[in-house]
Amino acid sequence: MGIILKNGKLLDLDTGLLLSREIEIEEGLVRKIKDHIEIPETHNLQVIDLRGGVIVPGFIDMHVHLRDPGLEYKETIETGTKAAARGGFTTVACMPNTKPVLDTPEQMRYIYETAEKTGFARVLPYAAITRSERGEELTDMEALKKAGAVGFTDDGVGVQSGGMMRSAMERAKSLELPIVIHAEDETLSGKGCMNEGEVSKRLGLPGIPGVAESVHVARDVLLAELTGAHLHVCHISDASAVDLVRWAKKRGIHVTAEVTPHHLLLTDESIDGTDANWKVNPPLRTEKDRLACLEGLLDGTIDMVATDHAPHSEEEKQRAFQVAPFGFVGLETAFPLLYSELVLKSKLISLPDLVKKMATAPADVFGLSGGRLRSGGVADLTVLDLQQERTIDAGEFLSKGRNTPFVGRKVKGWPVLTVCGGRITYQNLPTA
Ligand SMILES: NC(=O)N[C@@H](CC(=O)O)C(=O)O
Ligand SMILES: [Zn+2]
Ligand SMILES: [Zn+2]
Repeated sequence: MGIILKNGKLLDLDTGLLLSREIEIEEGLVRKIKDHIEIPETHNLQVIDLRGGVIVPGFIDMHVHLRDPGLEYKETIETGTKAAARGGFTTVACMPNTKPVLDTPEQMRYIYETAEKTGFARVLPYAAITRSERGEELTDMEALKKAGAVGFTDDGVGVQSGGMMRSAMERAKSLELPIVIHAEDETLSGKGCMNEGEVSKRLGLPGIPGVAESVHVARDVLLAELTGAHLHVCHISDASAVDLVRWAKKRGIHVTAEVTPHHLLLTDESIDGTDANWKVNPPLRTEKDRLACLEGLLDGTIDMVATDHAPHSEEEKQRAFQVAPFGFVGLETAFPLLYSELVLKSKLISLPDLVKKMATAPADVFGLSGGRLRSGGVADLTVLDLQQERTIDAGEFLSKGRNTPFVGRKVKGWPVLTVCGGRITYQNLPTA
């Protein structure tokens, strides 16, 4: 059955104008975008009244942990993609640090098949760079590409050996897939549990210095220059790392980067060392780092926003700060948080630019469908209620994870309808 969306405002990403447009969706594609679509007397169409909701391309998150297989108590492909749909996302790229690590074509097929059966979003799996993410032996990258890998990453840990990274980039280059890095030199991060600095000293907690991240970014942009590979930097959080990416781009090195909502909005100043819902890797850093990330996002050094949605169980997050696992959930709060804080409050970014950072840029950087709305294109879209203001309540999450430091924040701009490939994957339109 086709869908017709009425009474919506289509956001023009070039001009920022909100256009009164009706959209017809059929067989997974946008068929028509017109001022008015005539509905025949006898029809087999679902007509949805958007009540002034703002229509944007479905968001694309290139960094989520779906925890499936092996860690289903934290999340499954079903619950993680339901959370994605609730957050307005139509595509998510999932990380291979599952149990076991995704390092074979069979496991790749498991993700695609399970997502096909139970998913509420398009799921693009990353494959590991090294077997079991142990940093010792490369995976069969060619076979993994054939099985549908969207890129290679050992996210969760850094690839410690520069020689190993060089070999990985050489192969990735020949396969024309990106190397996606979790930049962390373990000899520098050690047993740290938060950013190293004044706050960690005051709290007496072991720190992770920013340089643990930036030395890997420095090494890997140079290796990308040497090999010609596409390097994508995950969850950038350190000011020097942002400078290095800016330098590398200027030099013509093929490097792209993402930043999370939490690194754009929070700092270590808010950590009291008791609540592990504030523990994440890379850690929340200083105001200087946060401002550098914002500046990088605004000047194009940082290409896109990604949530690094990293669900953990409540029991795990109730452990002491030093021993609890790192990670925040992010899918269900990313847009309202960034819209409220950066578009409405600080007015640093416009609504169309935020949508580009969350949809168009990831599609362009990774060569994906979606990211913009046009007739004939895939029907991946999100409708936002920019007036709706609600307090973030982890109890409402569709994710199994409740671990976010943003609970209790009052934010505006909630997704009310998500359509993925012509199928309604989330709907919470206000009733008449
Ligand atoms: N970001 C995190 O704090 N945790 C991630 C791992 C990662 O993204 O590095 C996880 O898998 O839990
Ligand atoms: Zn990581
Ligand atoms: Zn991650």
